[in-house]
Amino acid sequence: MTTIDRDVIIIGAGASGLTAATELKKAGLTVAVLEARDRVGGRLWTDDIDGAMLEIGGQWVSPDQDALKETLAELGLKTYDRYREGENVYINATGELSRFEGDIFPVPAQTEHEIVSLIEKLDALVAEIDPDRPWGHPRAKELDEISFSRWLETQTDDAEAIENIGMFIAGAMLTKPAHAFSALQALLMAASAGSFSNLVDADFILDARVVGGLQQVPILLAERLGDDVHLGQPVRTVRWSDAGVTAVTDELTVNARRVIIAVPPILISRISFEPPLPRRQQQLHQHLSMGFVIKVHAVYETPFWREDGLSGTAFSPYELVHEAYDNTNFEDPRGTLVGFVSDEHADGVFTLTAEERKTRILTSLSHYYGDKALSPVVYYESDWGSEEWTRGAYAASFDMGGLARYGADLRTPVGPISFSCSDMAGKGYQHVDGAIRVGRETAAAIITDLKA
Ligand SMILES: Cc1cc2nc3c(=O)[nH]c(=O)nc-3n(C[C@H](O)[C@H](O)[C@H](O)COP(=O)(O)OP(=O)(O)OC[C@H]3O[C@@H](n4cnc5c(N)ncnc54)[C@H](O)[C@@H]3O)c2cc1C
Repeated sequence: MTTIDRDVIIIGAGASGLTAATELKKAGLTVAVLEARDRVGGRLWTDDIDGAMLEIGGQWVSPDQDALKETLAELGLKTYDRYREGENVYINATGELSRFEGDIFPVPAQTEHEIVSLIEKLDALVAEIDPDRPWGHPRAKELDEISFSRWLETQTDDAEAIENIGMFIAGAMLTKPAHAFSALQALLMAASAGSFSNLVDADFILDARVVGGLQQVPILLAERLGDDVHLGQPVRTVRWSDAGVTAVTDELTVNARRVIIAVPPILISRISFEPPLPRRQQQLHQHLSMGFVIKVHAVYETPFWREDGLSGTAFSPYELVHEAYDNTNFEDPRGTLVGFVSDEHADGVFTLTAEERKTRILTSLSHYYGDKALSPVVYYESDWGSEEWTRGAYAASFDMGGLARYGADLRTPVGPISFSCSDMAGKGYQHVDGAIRVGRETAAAIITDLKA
């Protein structure tokens, strides 16, 4: 067992932990980043699968994500636009396919009216929500006691409008069924992206990708931190008092003045705290859970859908793959589609054999793009639910009533212990932008304290 002394320990080498470590080091403090995996990046992971470069975790950058864009610029990383020329496709409840342009799906006029009206209502409510303090809204408790699906049912009885609006937050963002989280949690999700309209606008929320993959952010941050990043070091125990803190892995003991726990909140309880965290933290961490989504990549010899005048963007709340996009890599002659199978649908297909699952998923893609979609040259399904150090995707959200009850204390430091993660962000919540923002804020508060 090696023992080292530092000013600040950072547990977790995801975007949030590495950002915090970078800021602390810039301020002249010494750091040790302890990462459980044998790689950095956490939920950012670019890998070569059968000769195709695939982004298995987070990848898209949207125009409002200033913190992420600043980091990309500092690291000299370039972005490129998601391919979006041509028509999008939508499949309705009876399996009928229509092509469309713009944001609103081709639905009957009355349903379109209901969808537009729901978007307006949600935009108005979201405008009242401070993403850093959703619990501060005068109706926070009431909005946290009603599920998002029930709230939608109180606004309209148009089932197709409910399914479509629900999908944008449920399947597409929180990756939980719309009955499993509150209206307040849905409003936070939208407020974190600026408005509900932004979430509905795929051209906004899924605007650009990074040449070479978004995992380069943590890789380059870690390269600059050099020997301060220790891989393969799951932190088992944190001993703390007002005098300081010690983090213990199987090989290392690190003594420091402060520690930042930069792991998804559902993994905090994997660490033994001596003494235990206060009652409030022990309780609140039990009210968060990860969503669950399978990110599917299918690579083809050519982006054949483009020849057919399709953008690759496809939606249907009635399909196994509820949304799919052209995900072709920068200057790659091959074409890649990315699709998502969310929450209960993901549970369902994981009861099948791998071959059956692949057939079901490719069949769903073929409903959007035709039979050519059935024969990719490379096929890959992410399985973040099986990853010990993540346990779901994309991120964590509160159960019913949890946000109003506990949200304000999610990031409250405990003695020398601070918390940092995208899942605790206001603006940029559940996104890399939020991970960076919280990492910066957490580091700034510690720098102020330690330099005082
Ligand atoms: C499939 C998928 C698609 C996504 N798409 C997008 C997208 O397009 N755009 C976007 O902005 N975001 C996206 N996200 C979300 C984004 O990837 C995350 O919000 C962000 O990367 C989280 O960063 P983080 O540092 O907060 O947490 P993480 O990346 O989870 O980092 C936490 C780190 O802590 C480590 N750790 C955990 N426990 C311990 C322990 N006890 N000891 C030591 N280390 C530990 C983990 O191994 C991990 O490396 C996506 C996520 C997934 C999974």
